[in-house]
This record gives sequence, C-alpha cells and structure tokens, in this order.
Amino acid sequence: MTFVVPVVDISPYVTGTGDRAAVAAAMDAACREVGFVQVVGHGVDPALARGLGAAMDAFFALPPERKAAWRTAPEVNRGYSPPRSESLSLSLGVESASRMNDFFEAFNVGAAQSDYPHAPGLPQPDYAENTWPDVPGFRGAVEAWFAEAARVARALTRVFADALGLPVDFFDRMTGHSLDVLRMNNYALPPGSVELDGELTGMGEHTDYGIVTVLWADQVPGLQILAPDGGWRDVSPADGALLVNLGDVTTRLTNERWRSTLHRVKPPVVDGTVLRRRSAAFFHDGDVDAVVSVLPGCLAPGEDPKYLPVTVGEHVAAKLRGSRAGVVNTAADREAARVLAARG
Ligand SMILES: O=C(O)CCC(=O)C(=O)O
Ligand SMILES: [Fe+2]
Repeated sequence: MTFVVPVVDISPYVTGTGDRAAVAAAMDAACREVGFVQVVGHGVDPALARGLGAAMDAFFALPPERKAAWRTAPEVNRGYSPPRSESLSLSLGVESASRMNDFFEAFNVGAAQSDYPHAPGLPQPDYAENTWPDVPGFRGAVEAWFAEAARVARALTRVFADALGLPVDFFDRMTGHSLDVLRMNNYALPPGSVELDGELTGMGEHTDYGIVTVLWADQVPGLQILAPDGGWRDVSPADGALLVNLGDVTTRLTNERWRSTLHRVKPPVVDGTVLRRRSAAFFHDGDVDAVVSVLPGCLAPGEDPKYLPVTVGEHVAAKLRGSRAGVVNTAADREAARVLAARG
C-alpha cells in the first residue's frame, strides 16, 4: 500500500498572497510527524521537469564507456557515478545488508566557485566546477531545473523559519554560498545482467545530509521511507508535486524536533528485471563554513543538545567519504541507530 505523505501548498511564499501562518503550521506538523512532504504551489513550470527527464534519458542511454568519460575522483561530487560505485548506507556507517554497492547510476552537478563571485577563495573540491556531457540540450535543461529547484529550496527555508519561530530570513545567514548539488539518479539494470535476489538495492538506506532536499521523481514505485511506526512505506509523488525532505543539518538545528527521515530505493522487479525509475534530488546543504548547533528556541529548559556543533563542510564531507569512497562514517551514530532498529 502506498503511504500518503502530507501535502503542503506553499503558494503564499511563492506568490506573496495567502495565509502564510497556515502554511507554516502545516509544514511544522509534517516535519514533526513524517519529515517528508509533498509540496505543491511551488510554481515550477512542468515543462522544465519534462526537459530534465529528457536530458537524463539522453545521457543515461549512452553506452557505459562513453558515460565513463565524465567520471570524477570520489572526493569530487560532480559528473558520472556508474552503477555499484556508491553505497549510501556507508554515509551513516552501516554496511548494506547484502554487502553490495547500490545499483543506481547518477550524474551530479553542483554550485561552483564561479557561481559565488562575492565569496572568493571557497574550498575545493567542495565548490568544484561542473563537467558537462556533450549531449545536445543537456546542460540547458539541467541548469534550468537546478535554478528552479534552488528557488523552491530557498522558499522552503522561509517556511521553515516561520514554522520554527525564527526571523523569516534566518537561513540566509547560512546559505549565502550554499553547497548545493543536484544528483540525477537512474535505476536500471540490463535484463539478465544480475542475480535478482531479495537484497537488490537501488539506493541504500540513508538520511540526506543538508538543510532540505527538493526531489523530483517519476511515478515508478521504489522510494521507501521509514515511517513513524517503524515500517518502510512506499512513497510516490502526486501529479505535479515535488517531494521535500529534511536533511541532517535541520535535525541538528532543531535537536530532532524535526527529523532527517531515513529513506531508500528498491524499484520493483517485473519480468526478471527492474522497472526503470528516475529521480533528481536537489540538495540545499548550507555554507561550507556555517557552524551547525542547536537553535535556542529548540532546547527546552534543562534539555541537552543531542549533537556537538559541526560545520556543514565537515558533516557533508564525512557523509560523502562514506557513500562515495567507502570510508565508513563513524560520526553518524544517531542515524545508524535508527537504521539498525529498523532492521530489527
Ligand atoms: O530516487 C529517489 O527517489 C531518492 C533519491 C535519494 O534519496 C537521493 O538521491 O538522496
Ligand atoms: Fe536521499
């Protein structure tokens, strides 16, 4: 059964008219209870999603040896990641149940130093320049989507600020040169290329790392989230909705009033092969040098912070070393405990 993720219409924050307080209250409830939201009223032209999908289809259809030309070193979160080159569960320090890497392939683009001329000297490779495949129309379609996803992410941080009782521009002070990355995911396996057993994992269980993720996904099933009742639930976006989920930075800021919900991807197997599925996750992570510690309003009298302060850059780098370079992250014990509890 498909689990229904709460729907929040953010149009008052996009158009400037409407009841913002009601939106902020609905967002607070969704973030406390589920940590995943279907956002409508975001104002993104559906043609841009179609363009993104077409660009992804054109790139991922290339033969593996051509796609390999856009691989980068594991520490550079850009370009092409072939199937089985990453393991998301290692981002929070847990071996995958099958000890196999995830079978998704991806193409990553991100905000580069050249996007932030007002902030010279940003560290590399955090703000690496992008590598673009020579697929006609790819760069234009992806850049158009990236800009809109970034606009929606920034609108969401205004909703979050209101929902948390902060000044509406609170997040601006930690997102002036935000580490933003779009990961375009393709879940596909050639028929007969693998043993299809129960352990096949499109993308291993993980939490996202930053402030907020804006996720476009097609409606092929496969995305599952760890629901408040402790069970994994299938999630599929309603027509036109964008899925939005919270990352670890927000969990740390709120001392777990809001959670970075665990999720994973297991596309269905039909006629001996997996049903192809696509998604594109826009990660709005915050400035590399922003220090993440609990917001004063999120600590009750006598309550202790659950996390030590960390910079966005340190936190994201430890997670990426896990997923991209296979270096088990030992600094994510609270997220790892949730995974292990779900495995029973
Ligand atoms: O494919 C999906 O729907 C989810 C992708 C995801 O969780 C990610 O890229 O972090
Ligand atoms: Fe994710």
